[in-house]
Amino acid sequence: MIHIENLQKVYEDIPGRVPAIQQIHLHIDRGEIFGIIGHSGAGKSTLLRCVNLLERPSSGSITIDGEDMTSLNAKQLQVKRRKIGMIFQHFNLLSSSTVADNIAFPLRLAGMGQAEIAARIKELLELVGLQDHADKYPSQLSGGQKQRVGIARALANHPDVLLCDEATSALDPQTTNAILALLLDINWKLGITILLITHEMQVIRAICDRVAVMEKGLIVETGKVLDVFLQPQHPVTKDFVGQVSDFATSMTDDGPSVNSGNTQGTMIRITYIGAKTYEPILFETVKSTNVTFAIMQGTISSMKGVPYGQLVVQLSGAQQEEIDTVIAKLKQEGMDVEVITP
Ligand SMILES: Nc1ncnc2c1ncn2[C@@H]1O[C@H](COP(=O)(O)OP(=O)(O)OP(=O)(O)O)[C@@H](O)[C@H]1O
Repeated sequence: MIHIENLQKVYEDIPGRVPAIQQIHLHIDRGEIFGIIGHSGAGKSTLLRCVNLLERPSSGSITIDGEDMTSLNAKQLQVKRRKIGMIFQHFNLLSSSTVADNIAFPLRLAGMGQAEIAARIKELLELVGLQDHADKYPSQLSGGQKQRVGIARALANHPDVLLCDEATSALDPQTTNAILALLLDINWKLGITILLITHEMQVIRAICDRVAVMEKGLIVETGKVLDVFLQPQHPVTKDFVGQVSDFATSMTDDGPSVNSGNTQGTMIRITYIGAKTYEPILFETVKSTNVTFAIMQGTISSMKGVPYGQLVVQLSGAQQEEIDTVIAKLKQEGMDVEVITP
């Protein structure tokens, strides 16, 4: 749905000026929820705004649904943007217009008739759960309700792509979860492709299929969310993964914060993904050996319906060779095993 090739943006054409984004390549599938995470100044907003040409890139190309964005003239771009909805951190609603009028705005611009507009507003209000608020003004709404209006407005012209610019950063955690659930629901119901930027790993974990991590205008890591969470490679990614509580102690460079009170044996971390999470592979592997195990730390959870888990286990009770054999067998069974302390 979205192809970005060698994208670069330099804000001012001053020699020596560091580009806000550089050498960005991204391919986002139709129907995917793709997240971009990075610290302040990493270039996330610049990248997002280049996608619908709110910011014109200095070089490189952006193709959306087969159409090269940079080659469109002003009129063509206006039409194309109807198929690319956008929501914002601070909602950007018209304060002197009602909820219904805010949603009607893009429909009027698209030349839709009054009766059709009224029917579409009704549909959209139902979709975002604001049926009883059509005649209210933004000042009479909570933050979460304002973002629901923003979402309804962004979806008005049946877009193929929804761009989300820190859409939940101004909301409390409970409201954030409700808005993320709504975005997930919209993605499922409408098959819409969602590209979001955030500085919160919780947002990525809650709804994204894949993630790209940005630092100093570059994408430093990209992959499926589960893979990136379980095996972060870049230090910035490790920092972000550490934000999420049940990974915080086990995933950072410092290793697990487990205190066995017993330094003998070998400490390993086993990562499970999918059906293997529920299989007694560890027990089956050690039962015919002299090796015993103690579970020092464990998590089982699921991300978008895929179960995953991590166990930090101390293997002991046998010669090192036998422990090494157990580790090798676990790997043969397809387990991802990392030796933490030999
Ligand atoms: N309009 C602009 N003119 C000049 N420089 C800009 C402009 N907008 C952004 N920049 C610069 O480009 C770089 C990337 O900024 P950008 O806003 O894209 O990052 P970000 O990751 O979205 O940060 P934040 O999370 O704080 O919004 C920064 O160095 C910023 O100062």
